[in-house]
Amino acid sequence: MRLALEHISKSYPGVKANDDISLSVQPGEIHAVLGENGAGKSTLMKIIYGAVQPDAGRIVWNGTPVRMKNPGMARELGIAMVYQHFSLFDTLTAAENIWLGLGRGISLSEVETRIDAIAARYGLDCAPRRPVHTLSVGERQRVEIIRCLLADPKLLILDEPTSVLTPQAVEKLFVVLRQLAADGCSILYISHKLDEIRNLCHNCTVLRGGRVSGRVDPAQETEASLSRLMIGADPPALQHRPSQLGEVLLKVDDLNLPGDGEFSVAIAQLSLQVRGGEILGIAGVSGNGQQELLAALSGEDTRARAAAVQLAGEPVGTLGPGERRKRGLHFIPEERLGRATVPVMSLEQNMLLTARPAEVTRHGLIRRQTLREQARAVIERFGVKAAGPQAAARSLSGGNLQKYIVGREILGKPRVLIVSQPTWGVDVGAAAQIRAELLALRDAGCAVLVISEELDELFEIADRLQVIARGKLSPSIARTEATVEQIGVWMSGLWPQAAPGATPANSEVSHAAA
Ligand SMILES: Nc1ncnc2c1ncn2[C@@H]1O[C@H](COP(=O)(O)OP(=O)(O)OP(=O)(O)O)[C@@H](O)[C@H]1O
Repeated sequence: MRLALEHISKSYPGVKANDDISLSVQPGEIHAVLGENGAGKSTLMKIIYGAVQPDAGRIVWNGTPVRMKNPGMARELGIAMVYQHFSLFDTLTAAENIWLGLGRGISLSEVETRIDAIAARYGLDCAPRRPVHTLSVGERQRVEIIRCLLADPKLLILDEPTSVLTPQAVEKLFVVLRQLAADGCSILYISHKLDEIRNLCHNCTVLRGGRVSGRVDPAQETEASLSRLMIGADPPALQHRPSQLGEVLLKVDDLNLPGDGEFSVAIAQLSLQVRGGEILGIAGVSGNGQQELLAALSGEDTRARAAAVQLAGEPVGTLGPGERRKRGLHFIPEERLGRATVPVMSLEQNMLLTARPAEVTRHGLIRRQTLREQARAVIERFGVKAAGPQAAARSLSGGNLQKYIVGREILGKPRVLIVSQPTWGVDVGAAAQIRAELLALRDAGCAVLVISEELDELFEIADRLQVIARGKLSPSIARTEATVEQIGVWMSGLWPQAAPGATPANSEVSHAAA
């Protein structure tokens, strides 16, 4: 037995995060840990990795009981972990980040060479010489995975590794993981994607409310049966109603932005529009200009011409985020901690970040009671598991924090909502709820722009789709006319010049790099 957990328990104020959990993993076994948001998965993984100490229970590693004092000790034993929230320094390059963890006896150029070798061996794209702040979430995750693989682990813990990967990248990752397992490495795999667990994992432990609620062979289960074990119900089905198209609320008109720094993507001749009452989905592999487009839309990048970004016909391209928010634009970035929330601040204080000043202040003073009520409303409506409005953002599980952020912006009654990766890390039940809320916003006349790497998600909620590749945008196509295969081809930058609906095979093809 590679790893055995025996009767592990861990409490936080007001919540028993792990309650008498036992599980074991053999060499070469890929073992899924499944459970709804807040079920206790991350806590359990942190206990194995020595980042959190259990209140009770013991860990047996290769037959010997150990007290995992800290992550350093876990790493020495051959345990590697990719966290849900990455632990990279923004200003350093990918290689420098990895170098930091490797100790003194190796030079940076040797590290870069080893990264290139691992990346090539496993087919993982990685640019070791780029500063981390220029990398998308998906690219950062690859850096984390490569960092683990360099240590030649005996147990690899992956906390939702595919939540930001494209279907093709997921397939590649699975090849890597199967190869690692065949070499004898054990893998603990946390994911909310039931199809992945069924495809990849040999065994599955299901957690519910901190306790083990089932141990199953995932290949023998259906997505519905796994969902029932996890949340006690089938995932709710989405209703896509015909909507009333309103006026154009968000318009991007010939947006051109030269790359801001060596590694950012230049945006070229990008135009789009979103009407009230519709959801436009933007698909694309991360790192193709999504971040740059988002910055130009949110007001963090104000280099554009004023008329290049228009809200309800008004030019706003040179206005900052606060001015745009006043005009009804709400924005949900992909980084949950640090950008969408301040980790050490409470949920009620975090309401302030995106509130309209007039609604939460009186005579220049902050109305704490209002903030508290707003935070409570988000918690209730979106089923956020938290100790209350005063809980610090960082005390929430990843999925619950995501529910809070999305809920905060939706309850802010946006005219235009721009959201990146709306259901990152949330369980099937909560993902369905967030998607339903986005559809309800659209039905109420809001213009919604969703940028996501998850094609399934875009196909579920978008009315129209466009693809971003190398800073350029494909033509728009109605969701009902698009296929996953076709969008996949467009994602590599190949789309028809002519009318949308034509396939690259039978029309003139443009290459986004041209
Ligand atoms: N440092 C902490 N302080 C207080 N409460 C915490 C802390 N860490 C976790 N919790 C609580 O413990 C419970 C389990 O959280 P955990 O992160 O393990 O859940 P999870 O199953 O990984 O969820 P998700 O799928 O959303 O990532 C949650 O209720 C969470 O709020």
